[in-house]
Amino acid sequence: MRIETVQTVEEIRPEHITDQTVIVIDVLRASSTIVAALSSGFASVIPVQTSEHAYALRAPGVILAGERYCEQIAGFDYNNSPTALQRAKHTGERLVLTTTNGTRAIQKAEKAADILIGCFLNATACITKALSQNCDITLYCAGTRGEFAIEDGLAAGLMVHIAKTISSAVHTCDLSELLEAGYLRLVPVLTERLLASTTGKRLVERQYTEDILFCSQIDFSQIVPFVSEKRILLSSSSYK
Ligand SMILES: O=C(O)[C@H](CS(=O)(=O)O)OP(=O)(O)O
Repeated sequence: MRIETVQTVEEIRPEHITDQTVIVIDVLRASSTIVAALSSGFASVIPVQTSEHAYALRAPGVILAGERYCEQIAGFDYNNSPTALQRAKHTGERLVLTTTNGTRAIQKAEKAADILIGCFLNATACITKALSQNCDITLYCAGTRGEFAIEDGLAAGLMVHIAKTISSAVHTCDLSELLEAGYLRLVPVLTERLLASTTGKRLVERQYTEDILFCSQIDFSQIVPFVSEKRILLSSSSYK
């Protein structure tokens, strides 16, 4: 089984998607927000590209979350904030989510055999689930505004490392190897690296440090969000 890593939203090619299990990784913050929302009681997350599309979906039982330039969108209920959604108590509502990078990556991967949502919070559960699908795996890093994001690369490196521990049949591209080595080198200072990353600095400047601390927790959850008919639903991995 092959694992390949894609560095940014725009770099995905058809061969990364066709017959592949794609894990969309956007640590800061879309993937972490989706894990937090499904943990806190939302029945599903609906990723959309524009705030207009989100407004049009407003209805009873629908909550809107998202950001532009890291800030909450006017008229929305929440920012793209995992800690705000983690604290929120919801039972069965649908969350409509629009973000700069993460929700675009989910749309671009829509023709994959399977799409899973991964980050540090659910790394082991997510890669375990991906390996069980028996397809080659693409670790699709969303990055930030067209650039590689170190936090996504480190989460990809962690997943590569776990995959190799689980299966000796895993082989990877050179970038995946590099990211695994980077993860193993930087894991003792993971939170500091996230705070010092390009997106991390933007979020700290805007008083969202709490989100970064939350997103740097490894294996906080066993939830594995997956995409089905343009919605993101919840499944649990049984790796324990
Ligand atoms: O606000 C976020 O979490 C980021 C904004 S940025 O463009 O990366 O600065 O969006 P996301 O789509 O979650 O990466």
